[in-house]
Amino acid sequence: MKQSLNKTCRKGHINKYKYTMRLIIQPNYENVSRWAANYVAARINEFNPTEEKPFILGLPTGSSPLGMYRNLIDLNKKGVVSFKNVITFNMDEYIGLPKDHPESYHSFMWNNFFNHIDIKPENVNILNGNAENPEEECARYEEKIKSLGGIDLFLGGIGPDGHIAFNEPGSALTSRTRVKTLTHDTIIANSRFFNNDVNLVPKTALTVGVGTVMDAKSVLIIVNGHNKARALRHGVEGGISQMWTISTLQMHPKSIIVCDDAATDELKVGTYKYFLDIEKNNLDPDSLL
Ligand SMILES: N[C@@H]1[C@@H](O)[C@H](O)[C@@H](COP(=O)(O)O)O[C@@H]1O
Repeated sequence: MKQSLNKTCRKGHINKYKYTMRLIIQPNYENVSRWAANYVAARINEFNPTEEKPFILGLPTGSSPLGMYRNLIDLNKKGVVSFKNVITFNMDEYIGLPKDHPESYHSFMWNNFFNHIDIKPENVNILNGNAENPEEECARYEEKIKSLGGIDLFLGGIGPDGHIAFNEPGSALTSRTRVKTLTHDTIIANSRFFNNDVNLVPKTALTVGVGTVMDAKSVLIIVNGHNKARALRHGVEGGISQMWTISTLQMHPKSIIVCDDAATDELKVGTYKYFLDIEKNNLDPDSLL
């Protein structure tokens, strides 16, 4: 274990990307997932967290990060990375869904990730969608993140309309953790997890704000599949806009989007070639570890 940690820390190349929004184009979802997992493991190991100085990790749900979680579980089992001194904060949670409902984000996180790694349950933070006072719950969450010194790395996915967490189009780019009404598009998109019945999808959620994500020291967003191509174009080539909340990443001092080839379908050929060229020495996901 010690040896692989040292090997990871040896890589000093991560810092040279400050004040650059990187776009990492990978051939397929499998490579995207491996790249993301290796990056997360490398960042945790580089930080060398202890009980007194834990690594603070922001986490998403959704189908996009599932492959990354599988790879991280594998790296954890192989002893390449440990989550013992990692504290997590999830991005969002539906309002009104019982915590143990199979589609609650609590269930998602425990079933797909936390139950399979060495994280301490008391280090897991997920918004309580059944809080008596949702606004107080949101304020408590923001306060807790702040008291720990902020999020070191926020991971995320995006919706087809370019939303990060549940920051739907029109969310203020300075928004903080709050109650959010979901758009009809998001309700339809997420109905695939609720027997394709839009009536079963909660209409509101608690979500960290765009500002909360932007405050993180670094951000990594996974974008895969052709249905995210329009959002990726707006995020990378468009101007910064509340209508595509992903575009705020352009203002972040240290952000990365890792995408598969299918998600680049709407990028200009020049944009596509530019990012492939600038990242050509770093394309192998295993080079991170
Ligand atoms: N709140 C979540 C987002 O955090 C996620 O990015 C999005 C996309 O999900 P998927 O990865 O399944 O496409 O779904 C939900 O709206």
